[in-house]
Amino acid sequence: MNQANNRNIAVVTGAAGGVGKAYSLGLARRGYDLLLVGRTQATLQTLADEIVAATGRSVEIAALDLADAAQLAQLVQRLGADSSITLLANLAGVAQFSPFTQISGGKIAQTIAVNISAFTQLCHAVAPRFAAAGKGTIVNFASVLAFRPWAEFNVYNASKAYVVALSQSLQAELQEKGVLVQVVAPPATATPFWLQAGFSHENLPAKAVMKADDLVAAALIGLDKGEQWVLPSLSDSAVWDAFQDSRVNLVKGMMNGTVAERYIAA
Ligand SMILES: NC(=O)C1=CN([C@@H]2O[C@H](COP(=O)(O)OP(=O)(O)OC[C@H]3O[C@@H](n4cnc5c(N)ncnc54)[C@H](OP(=O)(O)O)[C@@H]3O)[C@@H](O)[C@H]2O)C=CC1
Ligand SMILES: CC(=O)[C@H](N)C(=O)O
Repeated sequence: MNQANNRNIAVVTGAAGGVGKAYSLGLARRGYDLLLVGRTQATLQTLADEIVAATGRSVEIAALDLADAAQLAQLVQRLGADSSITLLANLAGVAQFSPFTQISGGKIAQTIAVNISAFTQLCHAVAPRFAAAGKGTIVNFASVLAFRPWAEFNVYNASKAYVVALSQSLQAELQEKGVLVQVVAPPATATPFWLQAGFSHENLPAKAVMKADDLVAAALIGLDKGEQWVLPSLSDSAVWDAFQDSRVNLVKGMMNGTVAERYIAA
């Protein structure tokens, strides 16, 4: 497929997850054809069939493990070569709720492989093509935990802080080239995420937990608006503006080439 076909394909990783299903359907309703990525062929196929029945869009599936370098490379190759792909949504994510002293090395590696390495390579696969075309959208699901870590989510917190930091860099580089890099930062949301992380969201106050459909509806409105930052549960957007301003002021205060007085030997 190429642009001459006038198709717009959205690639969604984590498509069969608690957020990904409704998010993928929402993209199809917005006119995208889809490439759904996940590990389980049957689950992806069922979702694809449902979306085709509901929207009539064309839906492909790619059953692969993003933590497997060879399987990831196949997807990277497709993303770099297929000019019909105009949107990448990075929803795949894993976590382990565990003290850092007890988390297994395997779980650390898996979290870094999916949430950081695969995420980075997928962004890197589309960014040059989108920049050259002067259009394209990258949607990156971070988390509220990127801004204020929750101790037992240690490695996951850090991985989502990475998502925010890389996305901010890409926004700075790609905005003027016509590419939207959007960060969605959900609060705790009721999905199977918690089960795989080993902590039940039912242990949280019910009012702190968002419904997946509400999150997806908000995220898609943020996409329609072309926002760089989508904070679905934050009512007062001035809080976000103040947070961003404080980061700028912090760095302004630090970039002066001098030693602060409290660090000068008496
Ligand atoms: N739920 C929450 O409380 C919050 C979630 N988020 C973030 O939102 C995004 C979506 O979360 P949510 O839908 O709730 O999570 P889910 O656990 O429901 O879905 C995550 C998806 O990631 C996919 N995935 C995990 N590992 C791999 C892998 N190695 N290769 C391919 N796919 C993989 C899974 O695919 P498979 O179908 O193969 O298992 C699954 O569909 C994530 O990035 C998450 O970190 C952010 C804040 C809060
Ligand atoms: C906000 C949460 O607590 C959630 N676990 C997440 O960030 O994925």
